[in-house]
Amino acid sequence: MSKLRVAVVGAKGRIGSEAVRAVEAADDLELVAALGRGDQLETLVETGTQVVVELTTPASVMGNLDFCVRHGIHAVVGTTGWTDERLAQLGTSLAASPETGVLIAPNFSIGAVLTMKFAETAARWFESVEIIELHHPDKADAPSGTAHRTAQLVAAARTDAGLPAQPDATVTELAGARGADVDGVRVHSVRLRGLLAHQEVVLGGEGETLTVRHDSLHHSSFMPGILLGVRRVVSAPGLTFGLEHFLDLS
Ligand SMILES: NC(=O)C1=CN([C@@H]2O[C@H](COP(=O)(O)OP(=O)(O)OC[C@H]3O[C@@H](n4cnc5c(N)ncnc54)[C@H](O)[C@@H]3O)[C@@H](O)[C@H]2O)C=CC1
Ligand SMILES: O=C(O)C1=N[C@H](C(=O)O)C[C@H](O)C1
Repeated sequence: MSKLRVAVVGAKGRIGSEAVRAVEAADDLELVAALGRGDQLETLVETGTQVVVELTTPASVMGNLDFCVRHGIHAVVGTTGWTDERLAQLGTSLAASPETGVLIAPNFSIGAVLTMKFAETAARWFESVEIIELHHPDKADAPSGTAHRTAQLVAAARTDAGLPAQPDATVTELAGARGADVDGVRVHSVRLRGLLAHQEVVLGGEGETLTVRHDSLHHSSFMPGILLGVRRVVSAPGLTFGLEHFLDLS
């Protein structure tokens, strides 16, 4: 069977360089291009790339995806910074190329995806919930894409369950002390040398708390999810948001 032709865009970055090694090591995949900032996207067409792994920056991702979709190249995207407007824009380009698949995963680590799922499941049973994400200090965005998505899922579960707004008697606040507000869920971002990517979802009810925590200790934690995404996206036309859709979670 012929190997799937894969390119990594953002190949010199922290996760991109790990993805290059992971694709090279996979028997069923062939790394046909590894592009960094300033490299020509036309290389993707010239090398017959079937799937791009996009791991760059929020400023670059839209242009890269526009090129991929216009050329019918599937994409597996880890880059953060997704807003409703950006998703709508991508949806428009995908509508003009209905065979093309794009997977956007806020987090490729299986443990992190499960953290989101567990938090979403628990949310309806607790009066309070806050999210603490902790990352290396070279990370450009806050809150993390994972924390942002987790907060959205938890908030939606609370709404579905008919829960009221969370209790919070804060009257005076030093700006930022209560974190960012994502759909009514507070998200706190820690940036600390020595860390990589970590998240705690702390839920509180009368007389009890539940903490769901995940730790990515090395960029290798994201590789099984990226490879799974590459293999699955070729038969998943349109936009898939979240790796959980490829994990057969109930
Ligand atoms: N979904 C997930 O599981 C994960 C997502 N990420 C996200 O991936 C992104 C990259 O993270 P890091 O590797 O830590 O950042 P990084 O700064 O180490 O790497 C980004 C790389 O992209 C390159 N780049 C920027 N624009 C480019 C362009 N137009 N074409 C080609 N290359 C370009 C930069 O030169 C740099 O080498 C971030 O948004 C981060 O949040 C990171 C880890 C896991
Ligand atoms: O920048 C990172 O490192 C990571 N980014 C993603 C995010 O913003 O959620 C995924 C993971 O947390 C690592």
